[in-house]
Amino acid sequence: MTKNVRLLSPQKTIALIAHDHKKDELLEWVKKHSEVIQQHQLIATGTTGKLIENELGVLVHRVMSGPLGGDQQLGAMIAEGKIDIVIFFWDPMEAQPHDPDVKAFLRICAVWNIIVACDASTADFILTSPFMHTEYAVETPDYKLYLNRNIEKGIS
Ligand SMILES: O=C(CO)COP(=O)(O)O
Repeated sequence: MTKNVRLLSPQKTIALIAHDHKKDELLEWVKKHSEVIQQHQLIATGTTGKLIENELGVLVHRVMSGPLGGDQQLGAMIAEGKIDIVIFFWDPMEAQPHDPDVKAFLRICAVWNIIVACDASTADFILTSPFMHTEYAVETPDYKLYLNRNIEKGIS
């Protein structure tokens, strides 16, 4: 498959999300990286965003809470190329009422080669990367062939 390139600017848009039993862990991580994090645009699901705003005293653009559609809103933004990095501490030990939304969100991240961390160590590696402060070219699949695929008509 041929590739396209999406150029990330030095200032990234970072989506921050955590399930309830992972929120403390995300807040700890955010505190640890507060200096770097504040140099970027932050967006979050509702409750996570409110907690981060209280913790850091910075503005976080907030969408709806996850179970009310927040994951889907962020997924739509990914499809539109509006999010560069996702830090999503999802809970592998508890079923969520909106599990289909979580799965759909992680899928759309893979569709667009989004930089994703689901745990603090991976998130540490991302935040300390020199690419956090420079342009970075993300290769994404070129879906032209898929979009122009031949759809047979007249199936009766
Ligand atoms: O449920 C979530 C992600 O799937 C997170 O939503 P909240 O940040 O509103 O708790």
